[in-house]
Amino acid sequence: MTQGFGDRDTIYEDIDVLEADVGKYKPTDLPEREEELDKIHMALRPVTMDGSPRDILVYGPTGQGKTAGVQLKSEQLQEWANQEGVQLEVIHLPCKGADRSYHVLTRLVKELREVRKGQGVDEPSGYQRKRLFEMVLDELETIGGTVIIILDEIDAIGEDDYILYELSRANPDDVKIGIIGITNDLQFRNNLDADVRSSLGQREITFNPYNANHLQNILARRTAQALRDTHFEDGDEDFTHLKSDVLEDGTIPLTASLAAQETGDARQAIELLSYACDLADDEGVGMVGERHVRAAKEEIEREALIDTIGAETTQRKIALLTVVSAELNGATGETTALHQLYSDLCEYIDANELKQHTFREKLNDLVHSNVLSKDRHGRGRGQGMSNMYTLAGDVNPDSVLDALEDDSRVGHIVEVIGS
Ligand SMILES: Nc1ncnc2c1ncn2[C@@H]1O[C@H](COP(=O)(O)OP(=O)(O)OP(=O)(O)O)[C@@H](O)[C@H]1O
Repeated sequence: MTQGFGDRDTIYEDIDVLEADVGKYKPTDLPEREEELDKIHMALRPVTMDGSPRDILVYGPTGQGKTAGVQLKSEQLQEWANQEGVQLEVIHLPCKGADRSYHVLTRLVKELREVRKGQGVDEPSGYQRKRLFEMVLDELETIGGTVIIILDEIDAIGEDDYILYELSRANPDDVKIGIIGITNDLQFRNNLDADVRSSLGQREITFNPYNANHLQNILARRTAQALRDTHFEDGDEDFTHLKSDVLEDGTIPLTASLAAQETGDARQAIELLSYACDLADDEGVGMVGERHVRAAKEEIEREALIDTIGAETTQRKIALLTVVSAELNGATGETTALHQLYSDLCEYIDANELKQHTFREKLNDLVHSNVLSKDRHGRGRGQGMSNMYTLAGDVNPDSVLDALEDDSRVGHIVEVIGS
C-alpha cells in the first residue's frame, strides 16, 4: 500500500524556500553580489533625484542571480517610491519564447495596458511593429512618472533588435523610462547595433560564475530557512556558522562542489539540494546525506537525458540504439558495423533505411547533443581511419533504453536489444 499524505514527520520548515524559480521564492539578500547590486543601485538612483534611470545591460551565464538581483533592487526602489508618493512602475517582461522584437512589443503593450486596466488584457494582434511601438509610447505617456522596463532573456529576439533600438532612442512626453536588458548570451551582446550598445551597453553589469564557497553560503542561507533544526550561530550567515540536525556535514559542500565543477550555477545547486532533501524526506530518515545528493544528481541527469532523447527523431533514435546495443554486447562501435546493425533494425520495424553517410550524420548529430562521443582511430596498417562511436562518459545505457522504450516504433526493438 502506498503511504498516505501527512503520515510522516518532515525535515522541512518552509519547503518553498528551496524552490529555484525566481517567481516562487525571492531572496531578500544576495551578499555574493554586493558589487553588482551597487552598480544596479547607481543606475536606478537618479529616480530618487527626480531624474531618469540609466539604461543597463546585465550580462552573465545562467543561474548567477541576474534576475534575482535586478528584482531585488527594483523592488527596493518601488518601496521607496511608494513611501515617498512618487509615481513609479516596474514592468518585468520575460522575453523567452518571443523570437522577434514584434512579439516583445505585443507583450509590452499588454503589460503596460494592464498597469491601468488590471490583469486580463489581450495582446494586440495584426498590427505593424511601427504601430505597436506607437502604442507603447502612448501607454507610457498615459502612465507618466517613471517606468522601468526589465527585458529578461532579451537574447530571445535574436538579431532583430528593433525594439531595443527604438526604446533606447525614445523620448516620450512626461514620462522617464529606464531599460534593463538581461541576457546570458555573449554573442547577442556583441551583435547589438552600435547605437543600442552605446546606450544600453554603456552601463554593463557582468555577473561572473559563482565558486564553490559562494554556492555553499547561498545553500546555507536557503537551508537555514527551509529546513527544521537548521540555523546560523553567532549572527554570521555563512556556511561555517551553519548548525543543523538534519544535514550531514558533507551535504552542502558536496552539492556546492558538484555545481561549481559544472558551471557555478546557483539554480542548479539549489535544485540539486532540493531534490536530495526530497529523497531523504521521502525515505523518512530525517537526515540528508551525501548519498542523497549523489542519487539526486543521477536522477536529474537521467531525467534530462530522457528529455533530450525523447525530442530526437526516429532515425536518430535507431542510430542511438545501435551504439547502445554494440556497447551492451561488447561489439565495435565502428560506423560500418553500426550501419549493418542499423539496417537489420530498420528491417525489423519496417523503417526507411538511410545510406551509410546519412546514417553517420545522425550519429554526429547525437555527438552534438552530448549523448554520444566520437573517436577517430586507425583501422590497421594502410587501411585508413575510421570513426568509433560510444555513449558519452556520463550517459548510462539503461537510462537510454528507458528513454527509447517510450517511442512507439523504436520501443518495439528496445526489448530485444536490452534482453
Ligand atoms: N547570491 C544569491 N543568493 C541567494 N540566492 C541566489 C543567489 N544567486 C542566485 N540565487 C538563486 O539562484 C536561482 C537562479 O537565479 P536567477 O534566476 O536570478 O539567475 P539568472 O542569472 O537570472 O539566470 P538565467 O540567466 O538562467 O535567467 C534563483 O533561485 C535565485 O534566487
